[in-house]
Amino acid sequence: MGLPFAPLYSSIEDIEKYINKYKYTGNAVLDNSKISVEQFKSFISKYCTINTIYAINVSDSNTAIELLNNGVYQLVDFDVSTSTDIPASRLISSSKDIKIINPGATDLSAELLKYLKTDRADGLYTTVVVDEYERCLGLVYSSKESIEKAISLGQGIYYSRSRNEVWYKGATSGHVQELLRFDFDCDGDALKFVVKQSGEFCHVPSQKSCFGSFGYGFYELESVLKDRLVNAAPNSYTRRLFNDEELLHAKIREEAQELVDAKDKDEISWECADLIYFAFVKLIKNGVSLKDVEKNLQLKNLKTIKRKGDAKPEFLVSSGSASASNGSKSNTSTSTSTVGGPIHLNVVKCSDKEAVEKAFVRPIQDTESIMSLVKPIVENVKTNGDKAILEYTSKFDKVELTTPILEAPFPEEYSNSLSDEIKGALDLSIANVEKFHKAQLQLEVMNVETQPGVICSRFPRPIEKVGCYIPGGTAILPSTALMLGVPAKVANCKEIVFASPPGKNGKLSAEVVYVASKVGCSKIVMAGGAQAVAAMAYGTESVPKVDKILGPGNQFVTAAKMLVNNDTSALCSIDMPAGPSEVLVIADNTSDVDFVASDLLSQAEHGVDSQVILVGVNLSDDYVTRLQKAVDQQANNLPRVEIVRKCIEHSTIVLCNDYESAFEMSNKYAPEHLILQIENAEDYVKLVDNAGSVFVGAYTPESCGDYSSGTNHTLPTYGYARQYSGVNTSTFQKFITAQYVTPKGLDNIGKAVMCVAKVEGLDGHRNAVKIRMSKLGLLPKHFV
Ligand SMILES: NC(=O)c1ccc[n+]([C@@H]2O[C@H](COP(=O)([O-])OP(=O)(O)OC[C@H]3O[C@@H](n4cnc5c(N)ncnc54)[C@H](O)[C@@H]3O)[C@@H](O)[C@H]2O)c1
Ligand SMILES: N[C@H](CO)Cc1c[nH]c[nH+]1
Ligand SMILES: [Zn+2]
Repeated sequence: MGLPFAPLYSSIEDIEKYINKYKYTGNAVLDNSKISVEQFKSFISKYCTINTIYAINVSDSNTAIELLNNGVYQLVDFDVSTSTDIPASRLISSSKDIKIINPGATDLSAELLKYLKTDRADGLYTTVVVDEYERCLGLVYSSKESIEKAISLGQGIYYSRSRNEVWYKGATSGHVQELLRFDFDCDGDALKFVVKQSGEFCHVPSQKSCFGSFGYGFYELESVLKDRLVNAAPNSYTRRLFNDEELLHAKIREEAQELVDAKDKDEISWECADLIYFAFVKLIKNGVSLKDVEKNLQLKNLKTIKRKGDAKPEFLVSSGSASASNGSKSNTSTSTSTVGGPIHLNVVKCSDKEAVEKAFVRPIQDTESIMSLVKPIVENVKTNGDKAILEYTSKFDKVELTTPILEAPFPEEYSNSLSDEIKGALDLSIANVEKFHKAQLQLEVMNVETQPGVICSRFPRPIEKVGCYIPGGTAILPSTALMLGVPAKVANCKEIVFASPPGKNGKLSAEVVYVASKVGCSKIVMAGGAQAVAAMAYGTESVPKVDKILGPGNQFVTAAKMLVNNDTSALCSIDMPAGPSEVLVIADNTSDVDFVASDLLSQAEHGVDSQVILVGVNLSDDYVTRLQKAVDQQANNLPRVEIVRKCIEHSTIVLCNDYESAFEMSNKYAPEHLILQIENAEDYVKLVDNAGSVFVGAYTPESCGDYSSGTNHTLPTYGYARQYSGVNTSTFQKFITAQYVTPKGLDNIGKAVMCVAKVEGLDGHRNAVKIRMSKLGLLPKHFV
């Protein structure tokens, strides 16, 4: 029911003077003619245990509404004729609803006892004791004297019937109580004490309440998490959540989405519990208590004008989206986001040369600024080895490791964590990539007799030590592990080293480790970015120095590869500058818009710096409209929609009038991937001059080449397809030439050698031939 009386504070001074005693009433009347709205607000936030706040002398309806919207429970004696917006439940009168007392002139315990009744023969008052969360601790009795003492000392003080005396709770056990508030029951014959209990209330050991344990609820979770914040073991999951804000936020988003997707009662309660757990971790980490949250709920509940409640646009499910139709769990809460309008490609005509030129610019970051970031990283790793790697892993990947290397044989836990399904899928991909790359393996020695007695030969040798970089920043790419590892194995490289950034749990991807053991990799550098490249280029205490570094990666990886490639002291070559993924699709009106859209999006999802281009041949307006719609709909169903959205911002449809100009466009762009979704696609392959890899026909999505068909997916980007091939078996080989010249052979070419050497002014060269030819008697006597 609440107390039938409330203390009036007529000024800030009044508050300061009387609040300490009168706070136990849990209520207060504040005089708005002396206390401003702002002062009301700070009172409300400062005195959290005062639940019921009244305002008196409120003169106008705007102030009234502001007060009610900011935590005032009711207005006393407010002139309702000034406003129709205030519900009747928020108005009371001092003549009939509540007695307003003057704290300076009233004795609180006497006032309380005026209203309190008892039906007990011994004259005691039945008293329920609850904790600050309103959980019942037990039943006790109070006397007039104990009530007076409780109020004057601000403690839980009762009357002991067995000892027949005032009972100072905790006087012997030490389990004292801080008095927070008291209250009446509905007919004023029972008292409630709200206390903060130290230790246990009950005399039974380890029993917090006389009614047993509280069960595991929100408050228990809160206290467990508070304890974990201080005491959790360094490797516990909760500690990880406290330390890794990114992980915590990802989990909150994930659980929120799972709650949205949950259907039946069990599922909903399960997902809601998960969400609450992670939300609580966020509270405790930031020193916010459940009480603070309750206070907030109360304030919101007290608002007379509620928010309209519409969701922010980015959280609305787009029309046509079927996110839940396949029951699959998306991994971000924004998977169905429509923020920023529809996801559409820009459209330009191929005759508009300037527009095409602009559309074909790759979204590359300025090389110089990247280089200036990467150079010190490379230098540091070169000088400080493992220590520097570990520091960068901590800085960029937010993982503390003790060693940057995982050595073969790799721990079985990795392989054991994989399902047979994924192992089977990787095995099939490995087998196909192996088959295709074995077919490319050149083992024969080539011999050519260029002149009689001059035999030139060429023979292959594997590059001894190779370092394969497997990206792992935005996505785990075991497919890249096999695209590099398998040809290295096929080429018989003596040592294969992998490098890949560890996940937030400090572990590598189990799939990457699985591929590593399949291809005979000796060590995996658990690091990413420029530091991993530098470690493999120069070697460290634990990372072997390699002869060639291969593999794609982000701009830091690519820049570091270029840097070490140019440093002769590193003696390390690279495959190519393979950067952000890109695709160019050539389509005509016979192509299926859904197929085309899916191919564009499959590369757009790689990264915000990826680029996708559609070159259309005679596309009708209707086709372009349907295509744009398909792109938007499919994109909004992808978990990585926000990456896709950014990529599509710099992606374009180029409209051409014939196949020849379409291929001209494509050759000019020199895409990493070229997909031909045109009628009789095979007939057009002959028009391709520049491309990393070509995907021919409607049923050849690029994904097949990315994973399982057998071709390699490490391909030149940025237009380097003009001069580079994608990774292939010979990327892991070198070719040594040899020659064998007989006296007859020397006779056939010696004079030409001497002649050219003379032109070059290199007499030493000339002499090496001359000396031999003269001993063989192949030169005239006075030859000079
Ligand atoms: N062309 C191809 O054949 C091909 C194949 C697969 C992937 N890719 C491309 O590879 C790229 C992979 O990039 P990713 O970022 O996901 O993974 P990544 O492994 O290449 O890079 C992640 C690393 O970057 C480093 N890093 C992050 N922020 C940094 C900063 N501010 N300063 C210095 N270093 C920093 C960190 O060490 C981190 O480990 C994508 O662009 C993808 O399109 C290309
Ligand atoms: N398309 C990427 C090469 O540009 C390779 C890849 C890996 N996983 C998926 N795709
Ligand atoms: Zn891909």
